[in-house]
Amino acid sequence: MCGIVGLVAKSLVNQTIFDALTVLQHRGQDAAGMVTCDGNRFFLRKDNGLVNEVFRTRHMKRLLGNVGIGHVRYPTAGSSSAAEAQPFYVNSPYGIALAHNGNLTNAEELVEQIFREDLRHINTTSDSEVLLNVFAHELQRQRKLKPEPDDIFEAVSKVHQRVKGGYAVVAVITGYGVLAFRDPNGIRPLVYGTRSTPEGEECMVASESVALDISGFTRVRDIAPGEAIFIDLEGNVFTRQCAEKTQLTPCLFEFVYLARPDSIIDNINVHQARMRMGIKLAEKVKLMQPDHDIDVIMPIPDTSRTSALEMAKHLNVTFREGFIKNRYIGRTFIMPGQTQRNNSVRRKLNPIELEFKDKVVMLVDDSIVRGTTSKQIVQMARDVGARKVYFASAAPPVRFPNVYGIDMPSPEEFIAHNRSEDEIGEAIGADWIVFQELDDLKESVSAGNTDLIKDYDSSVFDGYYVTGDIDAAYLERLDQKRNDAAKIAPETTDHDHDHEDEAEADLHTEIR
Ligand SMILES: O=P(O)(O)OC[C@H]1O[C@H](OP(=O)(O)OP(=O)(O)O)[C@H](O)[C@@H]1O
Ligand SMILES: NC(=O)CC[C@H](N)C(=O)O
Ligand SMILES: [Mg+2]
Repeated sequence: MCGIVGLVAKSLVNQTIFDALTVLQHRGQDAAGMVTCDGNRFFLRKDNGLVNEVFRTRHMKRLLGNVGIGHVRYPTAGSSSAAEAQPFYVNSPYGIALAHNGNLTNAEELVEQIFREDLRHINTTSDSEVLLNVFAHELQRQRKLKPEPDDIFEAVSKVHQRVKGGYAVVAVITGYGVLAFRDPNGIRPLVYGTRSTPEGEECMVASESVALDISGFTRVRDIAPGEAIFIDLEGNVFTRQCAEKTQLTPCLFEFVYLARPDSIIDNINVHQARMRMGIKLAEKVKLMQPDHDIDVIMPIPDTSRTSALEMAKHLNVTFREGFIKNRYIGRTFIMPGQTQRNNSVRRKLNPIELEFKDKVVMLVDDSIVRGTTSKQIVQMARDVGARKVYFASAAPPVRFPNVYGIDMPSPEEFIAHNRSEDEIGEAIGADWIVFQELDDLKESVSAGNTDLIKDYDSSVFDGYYVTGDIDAAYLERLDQKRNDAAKIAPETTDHDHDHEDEAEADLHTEIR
């Protein structure tokens, strides 16, 4: 779940793309990148780090042009090397830079195909470089000196035929404009909006509507599954459905955890969906424990705040913030290694003793995945004197790997693996645990868009993969390739090293 943005404006785009990336930072903390285009030339800056670490004034000054795309990365394929930060670039045809949120499930086959049939070279282990080369090859096959929007859309149709998985994509084509498209299942989000300026209309495409809000863009609509949007250099907007068969099955986990609450995804207000999750949880508690003895309900900041508050209201129990979050530490779940995740929880959350002493406390989190957060939090609550600690999760237990852009490759790493719900409660040290039912979770989200959404990519909860190409052998290979032990090497070099050297050794041109 990286964050992407594309912009066609009437003046320099660098600052607006930077601003958009700062509000998409929660979707990827490992690397950031931007490509701008002044009509003839691309300017690229990408590196490991947070947005404000990657783009210094000297880089911003050189990111020229009124057209560009940006990316924040949370790796789900390949390595964490700076060379695999996005956007990626190919010089032919025209010059194309591309950034991608999601994960391709047939990347390995495509690499082989690209080499043998398309006669193209892939220089990294990134699936996004694969996606770019498939698109570039298909656009080249149109053999147009000047491509029309229909030629570009035709290439996107071919991409949909060759590529499998979850993908929301932005690309800039030198001299022509910005293209964005979404996979035929609409697994990853993509929205667009416009802004009026005295010089004319500007258009932005982004992972989440919050990116539009903060720069004064008005949200127009979500990009439909399989649909592509092309904005030319004058700001003219063209859209076309490019996939033969589509169904909207967005990732349910976006609504649980990934997205910001102030975003609207597929016409659903994420904040409201989380409020409904809290109400459903309260109803379940009422059913299971009609005479409960909960003194206080507490969220585990940040993401569970919305549902915990609503849950407390519906149970008529006091809501209190008992954990104070260090605002300078990022999201722990999307950190690249278990050691780092473990160490971050205690540094990130500190309890206020007064709120726990001799109380029966119900802690609420949006989800329990590896149990990193919940285990430590329950212990912290006990250490500061809670009499009993209950735990509620606004999502069902996460039991199955994700293959569409969330780095959860290994079932053994989930605390729910081979455990019943009660056993999960025991494993995190809680006196009682309650999980949301999957149907209740789906209803909480769907209530925001009853016409459009018939189902979700809920694979992490039920093991059903909407693209139909995932079998046990695939999951086994993924586990071997990307489990925490397999990732140890990139993890140690990732944040602590001087990555200037590494980036220079890799082949990617950028502004330094
Ligand atoms: O069971 P786990 O493996 O710990 O994963 C689940 C936890 O991780 C996330 O928090 P995170 O700190 O990433 O972000 P937040 O501040 O948005 O809640 C999520 O909100 C849960 O608290
Ligand atoms: N989280 C994502 O969307 C990842 C995008 C891409 N698969 C990468 O690893 O860079
Ligand atoms: Mg959390």
